[in-house]
Amino acid sequence: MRKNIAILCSGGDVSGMNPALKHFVEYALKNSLNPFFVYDGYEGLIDDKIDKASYCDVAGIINKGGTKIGSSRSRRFMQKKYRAIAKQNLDHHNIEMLVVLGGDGSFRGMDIFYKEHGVKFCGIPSTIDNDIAGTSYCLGVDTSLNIIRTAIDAIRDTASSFGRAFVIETMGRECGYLALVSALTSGAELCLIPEVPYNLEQYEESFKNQIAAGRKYFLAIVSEGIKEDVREIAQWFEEKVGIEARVTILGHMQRGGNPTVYDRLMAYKFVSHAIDGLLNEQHDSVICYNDGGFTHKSIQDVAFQKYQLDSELLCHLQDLYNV
Ligand SMILES: Nc1ncnc2c1ncn2[C@@H]1O[C@H](COP(=O)(O)OP(=O)(O)OP(=O)(O)O)[C@@H](O)[C@H]1O
Ligand SMILES: O=P(O)(O)OC[C@H]1O[C@](O)(CO)[C@@H](O)[C@@H]1O
Repeated sequence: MRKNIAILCSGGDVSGMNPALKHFVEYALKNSLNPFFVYDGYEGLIDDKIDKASYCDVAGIINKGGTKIGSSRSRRFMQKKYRAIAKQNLDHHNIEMLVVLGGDGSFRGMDIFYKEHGVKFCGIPSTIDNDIAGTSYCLGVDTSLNIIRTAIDAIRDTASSFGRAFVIETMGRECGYLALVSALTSGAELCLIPEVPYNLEQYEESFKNQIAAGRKYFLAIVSEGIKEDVREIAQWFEEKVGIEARVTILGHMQRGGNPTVYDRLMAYKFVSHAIDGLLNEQHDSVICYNDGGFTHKSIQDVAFQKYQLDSELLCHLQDLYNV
């Protein structure tokens, strides 16, 4: 008898989830499995929003951001009694394997669910924050970085025309990855991230000298996880550096948009490895990507460790100020 397998999205949505859904349906059918969708993440597991999926459901979605089946953060799934209801719903559909697109919080939730009820699952790291230990890349990061790049390029146009400093805030929670990579690839003059302590005073003289030497504008990329408010950084530019300043908080635009080629391809590969793993005795794992290869890692190694920013990237941050 064909086995049933389901997929769901949990936590912040990312561009790349729809390509993953498309490949999930195709690859499941190719492996003689019946594909199911769980709508609205763990909320949908509890409310039995579970349906069979077919080729028709995934036609024309590969180029769409977000997720066709919805995502959520679920307070109820944190409670044992609701996880028991989720298990009953899966049993009702005869589903014994789950692919979960989400962040480390989602994987911790699934780990508990596996230990309580034995539902096999494979996590696919999916968060624009790129803050999951054990993998150098999370689905959706590339699209997000490209959206940020487009925004910063546009802000540069007005910054240079008007002779202003712009303080641009990126998402990322406690992780500075989005801000750091964006600063390096957009030619920003300042980058502030939670991982690296800073003292604005140390840039004052250099920035003033640069203005005296003809610099007309500054771009500062700041991660949302730093302690200071972005408006205070703008105020510092005005009061201490002596240049008019504006703030742009990029917000949720960083989570949407047409998935890049890289995210589409990675969605494809992640899903294939996830399903292969589930069919080959990987029952409680996350599929991770490092140095060009994929490996299944334990939840302990992924969701209970702190993500460390790549040391080479951090060296480049130092280079930003040593020119
Ligand atoms: N310890 C836990 N026990 C049970 N469920 C959990 C636990 N931690 C997280 N979850 C479930 O996982 C959901 C998603 O977690 P969270 O909001 O931390 O997002 P995430 O998966 O880390 O993604 P993102 O990086 O986008 O925030 C939670 O809303 C909750 O339903
Ligand atoms: O969409 P919400 O629930 O406001 O969450 C925003 C958070 O989610 C993320 O977009 C993804 O984890 C973070 O970068 C951001 O801090």
